Amino acid sequence: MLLRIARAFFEREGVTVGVARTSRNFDLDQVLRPVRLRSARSLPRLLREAFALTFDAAPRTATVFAFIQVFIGLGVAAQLLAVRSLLQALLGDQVEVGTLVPHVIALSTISAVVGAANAVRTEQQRLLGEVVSIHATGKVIDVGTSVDLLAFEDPAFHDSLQRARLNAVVRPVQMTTGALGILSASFAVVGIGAALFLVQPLFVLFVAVAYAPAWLAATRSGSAAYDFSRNQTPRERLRNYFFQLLTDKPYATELRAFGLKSALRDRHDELAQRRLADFRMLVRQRLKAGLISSLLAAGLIAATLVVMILLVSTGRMTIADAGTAAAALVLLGQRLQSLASGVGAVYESSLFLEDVTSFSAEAHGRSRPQPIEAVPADWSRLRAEDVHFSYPSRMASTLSGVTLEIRRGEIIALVGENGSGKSTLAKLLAGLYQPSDGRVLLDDTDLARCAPDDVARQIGMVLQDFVRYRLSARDNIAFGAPQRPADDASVTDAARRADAHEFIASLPDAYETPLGPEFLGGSDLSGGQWQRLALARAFFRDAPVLILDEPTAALDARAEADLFDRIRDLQRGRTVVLISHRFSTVRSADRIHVLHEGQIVESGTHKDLMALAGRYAALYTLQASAYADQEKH
Ligand SMILES: Nc1ncnc2c1ncn2[C@@H]1O[C@H](COP(=O)(O)OP(=O)(O)OP(=O)(O)O)[C@@H](O)[C@H]1O
Repeated sequence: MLLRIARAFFEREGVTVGVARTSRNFDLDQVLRPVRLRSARSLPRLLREAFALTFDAAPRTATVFAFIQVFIGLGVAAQLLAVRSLLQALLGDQVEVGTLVPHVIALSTISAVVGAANAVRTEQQRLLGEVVSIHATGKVIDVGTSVDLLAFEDPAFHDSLQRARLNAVVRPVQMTTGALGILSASFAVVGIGAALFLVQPLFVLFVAVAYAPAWLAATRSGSAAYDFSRNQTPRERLRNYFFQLLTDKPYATELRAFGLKSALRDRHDELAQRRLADFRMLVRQRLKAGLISSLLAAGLIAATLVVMILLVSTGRMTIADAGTAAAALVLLGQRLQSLASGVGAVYESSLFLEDVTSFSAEAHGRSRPQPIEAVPADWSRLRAEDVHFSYPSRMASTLSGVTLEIRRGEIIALVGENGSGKSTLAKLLAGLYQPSDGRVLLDDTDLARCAPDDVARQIGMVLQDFVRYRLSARDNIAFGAPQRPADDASVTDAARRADAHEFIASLPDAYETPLGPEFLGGSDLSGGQWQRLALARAFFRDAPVLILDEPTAALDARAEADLFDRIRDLQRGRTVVLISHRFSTVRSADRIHVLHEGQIVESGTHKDLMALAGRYAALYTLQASAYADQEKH
C-alpha cells in the first residue's frame, strides 16, 4: 500500500519510476528495501570524517579542545595515583598529620585543576557543536545550490537532500559530541587503565571484558538507528509532503474548497503510524541490548570486586591498592560507558556524514568539463545544434534533433501544444540543462564548456513557475541582478517597464512592503500583479537575452497585447525568446518555431507560416475564429 502511495507520489511529482539516463538509475522498490546493517569496521573512517568536519569548521577551538581532553585524561590518572599515595600514608604504621598535608594538597590541587578543565571542556564542546552545525549547514547549502539542475530530477538526490537538510541542525552537534567524547574517554581510559595496571594488571583485563558487550550494544544500536533513518527517508518525504499540503498557505484554499482535509490527513497519519511502529521496534531492540550489556558488566565488575576482597584477605593486596583499584574500576566503568555511547552517537550521525560526503562528490561529479571557456563578449548568435534531451525519469526523448538559430537582437517565438517541449528547449537555450546530444552555442562557444554563472549573466528569464518571494517588492525586483545596486531609479525603471510601478506605489509601504500577509505589515498580490513583478525582475537583470515562458498567462488580453506591442522598445535591441499559447501575441516575432512532440516542425514569420497552411496556420485560424465568436456574443 505504502509502496503504491510512494510510487504515486513520485509520479505525480513528474517523476516516473523507470530507466534513468543518468548514472544513478532510480528504483523505488530498491530505495524502500532496508539496507544491510553497517559493519563496525567503518568506525575508523567515520571517526576520521567526523574529526575532519570538526577541525575544518573550527580548527583552533577543536585543537584547544583536544589538548584539554588529553590534559583531563592525564589528570584523572594523576588523581588516582594521588588518592593511592594518600591512602598509603593514611594506612601506614605511624600516621602523622604533617606527612599527610602534602598528599592532601596534591590531591586537592589536581582535583581543582581537573574540575576546572572539565568545566572549560563542557562549554567548549557546546560551542564547538554550534560552530560545526553552522559549518555543516553551509555545506548542505553549497551543494544544494551548486549541483546541476538535473540532480533535482533524481529522487535519490532528494532523499539525500532531505536527510542532509533535516540532519544538518542536530547531527553535527551529536557527531562532534560523540567524536570528542570518544577522544576524551579514550585518554581517560588510557590514564585510568595505566593507574589500575600499576595496582593490579589483571583488573584491566577484567574491566575490558566487562564492558565489551556495552561497546557492542552501542555500536549495534547506532547502526540500527542509522538504518532506521535511512530506510524511512522516502516515506518521510512523502509524509512531509502531506504535512505541507495540510499546513502551507498555497494549498489552504484548495484544501478547503475540495474538502480534502480528511483524505490527506488519513494518508499522513497512515505514514506516521508506520513510522511509529518501526520506531517502537527500534526502541525495543536497543533497550534489550542496553539492558543485557549493563547486567553483564555489573556481574563482571562484582566478580572483580570479589577477587579483590580475596586478594586483600589473603594479604596479596594492600588496602590502599584495593581502595585505589575500586575507585579506578568505577571511573573506568564510567569512561568506558561514555566511550561506548560516543561510538553509538558517531554511528547515528554517520548518516549525515555520508550524505554530506556523497553530496560533495555529487557536486564534483556533475561539474563541467575542463577547461572552462569564456562566454564571448560580443556574440552575435545563439544556436541550438541538433539538440536531443530527455529527463532522467522518462524513457522517451523530450527533444529530438532541434536546430535553431537566434541572431542578436531578434525576437523569436516558440509555439506548440502542451508538452511539445517549449519550456525544456528554453531551459536548454539558457544553459540550465545540458543536451544529452548536440550543442547549444553562443557563436562557436559551447555553453556546456562555460561557467554556469557566466552563462546565466547572458540570460534573463520569466519562468512559467516563477518564484513569488515573500519579501519586499524591492527585493522581488532586485533579485533579478543581485550584483547590481538596487537603487530607487533602476528598480522603479524596471517596475515601470513591466507596468508594475503603479500597484507597487499604492501598497502600504510601497517598494518596502513585504509581499506576504503572513508577515507583519505584509500584503498579497493578484496573480497578474505577481507576474508583472516577475517581468520587472527580468527587466532589472538587463541581460542580452530575455526568455519569456508564458509571461502573460495571468495578464488580461489587453495588458498582454500592450506588453508585446512594446517588447521591442522595452528590450532595446536585445534578444527575446517568447513562449506563448496566444498566437495573436506572437505574430509580430521575427521568426516563429512550431514544436510538436519535441521537434521543430515549422519555422518562419507569421506570413510564411500562414502561407504554408500547416499546423501553425490551422491553430492560428482556430484561435482567431474563437475570438471572433466571442466578439459576436
Ligand atoms: N521535470 C520533468 N521530468 C520529466 N518529464 C518532464 C519534466 N518536465 C517536463 N517533462 C515532460 O517533458 C515534456 C515537455 O515538457 P515542456 O514543459 O517542455 O512542454 P511545454 O511545451 O513547455 O508544455 P506547456 O505548453 O504545457 O508548458 C512533457 O511531456 C513533460 O511531461
